[in-house]
Amino acid sequence: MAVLSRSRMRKKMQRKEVGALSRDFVPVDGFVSFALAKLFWTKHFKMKYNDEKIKAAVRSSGRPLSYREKERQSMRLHGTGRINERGHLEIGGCDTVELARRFGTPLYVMDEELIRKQMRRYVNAFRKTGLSFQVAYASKAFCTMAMCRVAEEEGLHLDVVSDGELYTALKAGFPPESIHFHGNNKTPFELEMALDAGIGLFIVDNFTELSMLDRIAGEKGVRPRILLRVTPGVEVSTHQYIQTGQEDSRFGFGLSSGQAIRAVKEALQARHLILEGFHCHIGSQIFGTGGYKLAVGKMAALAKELRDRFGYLPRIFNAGGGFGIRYVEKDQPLSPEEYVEAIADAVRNSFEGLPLPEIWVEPGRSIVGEAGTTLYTVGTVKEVPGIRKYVSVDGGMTDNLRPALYQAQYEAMLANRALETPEETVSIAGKCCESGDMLIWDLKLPPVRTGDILAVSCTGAYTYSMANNYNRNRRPAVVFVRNGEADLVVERETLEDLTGKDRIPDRLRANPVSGGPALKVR
Ligand SMILES: Cc1ncc(COP(=O)(O)O)c(C=O)c1O
Ligand SMILES: N[C@@H](CCCC[NH3+])C(=O)O
Repeated sequence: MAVLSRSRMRKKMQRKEVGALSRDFVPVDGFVSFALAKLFWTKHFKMKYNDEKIKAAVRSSGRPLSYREKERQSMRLHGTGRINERGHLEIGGCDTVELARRFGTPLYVMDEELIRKQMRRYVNAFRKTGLSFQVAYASKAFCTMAMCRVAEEEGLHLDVVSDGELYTALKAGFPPESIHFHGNNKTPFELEMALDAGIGLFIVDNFTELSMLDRIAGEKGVRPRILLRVTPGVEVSTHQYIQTGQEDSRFGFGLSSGQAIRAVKEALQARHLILEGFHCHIGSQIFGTGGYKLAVGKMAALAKELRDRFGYLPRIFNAGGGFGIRYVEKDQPLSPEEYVEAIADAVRNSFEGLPLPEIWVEPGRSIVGEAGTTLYTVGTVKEVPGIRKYVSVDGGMTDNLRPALYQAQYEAMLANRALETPEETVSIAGKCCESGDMLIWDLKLPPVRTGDILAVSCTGAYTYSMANNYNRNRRPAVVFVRNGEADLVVERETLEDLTGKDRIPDRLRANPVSGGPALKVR
């Protein structure tokens, strides 16, 4: 529950920061609002989120830190992150300055222990509910073969959304029967590939796909299991680009328009499909449980209507993902346990009178987000006198598109001088020819010098997976760190990789064709 004064709440709603139904906001007046907010801050926020992370900061064996310093560092240290005796950031027992030297920068460093811990938290939280469940990792957040191996080892299912993700999973040896295929525009090629592989389940998004899948499955003589993706008409408070549950959404069958009911009818009539139930995903980076509860309620109402009209009972209800994480101090997500408990309670209450369906979830960000740290080398440091100091790093929107796309905010520290006092405010710029390629505005750091290693925290989700080659920059390497060992799981692209798929038509060939200077390719 959050507390807002009436005037702030009104302003937020006008700015559309607060979807009316998305979070448990309680409007109160003046002084009461201040007092309650303070109480809430101290009891809930500080205790819940800082304690564990402050402990990590305290574990640092450098000089003793003040409470403020510990708190500040707690925002940048996650999982096994600590500051070692050399005053360097260490993750998974590996000195990040050494990692930068060994693998080059930019470099994505993934804390494998934290990834596994997050996966287990979801599974254990569901076990406690006593309900039947399934946790799938939404691989769009971060998809590599090593990551698929970790998900399988932890007993999770995998959600894929393209032939590329499916191929990665299959090549990594992920069991096809534990793969769920998502997407609003699956191509015939993708459907065939998935059917040939024998994947476990399709989440069907629209009527075109429903009939196409039925037809292709018939041609192949198979009968895949499906869920129907339903758009519940729930608008959550998150960036507009990552809301998906509102009525005007390009994902799923609309509930209020009657499309969802029609889709169930068609799916039940389809000769080559097995309808297992419904799915809904209301958005991403969601901090409250109000939206989930509302969506569950609507799904249960749909289930009751279908029972009454067609005698149909869903066996599975997939509540999607979207559970938020704490990128910066102002973010106040709940824990995986709290999200799971809220969804399980809502299902128990709303499905009363119906057989309880299996509950599935598919978190992505909350499994890998905090486990990732991106290391950069500081290049130019430029002062616009009296206005701002720009610190440029050797990556940017090519390895992390989120600030440019969603105005996403991040915390960062100097990995090589982690215990020095931040005393100047700088802005971190990427290296692309775009004014919008700014990773962080107004960040407090110790005086920054060329050659410093900047560590941006919480970059495990939607960074590597959204990386691109703009300005013909190379995509960075990814390492998994654990127990003092660093394993390269994705190599850095080479210059040769950048031109590897280029072809020069004969009429454009340079003269002489095989001449020219010797080029460095690394
Ligand atoms: C259908 C679906 N499921 C799961 C996810 C994972 O979301 P998140 O990474 O926010 O948990 C997404 C992405 O938002 C999605 O579109
Ligand atoms: N790419 C988004 C999340 C996409 C969610 C996919 N449905 C992000 O970085 O926040």
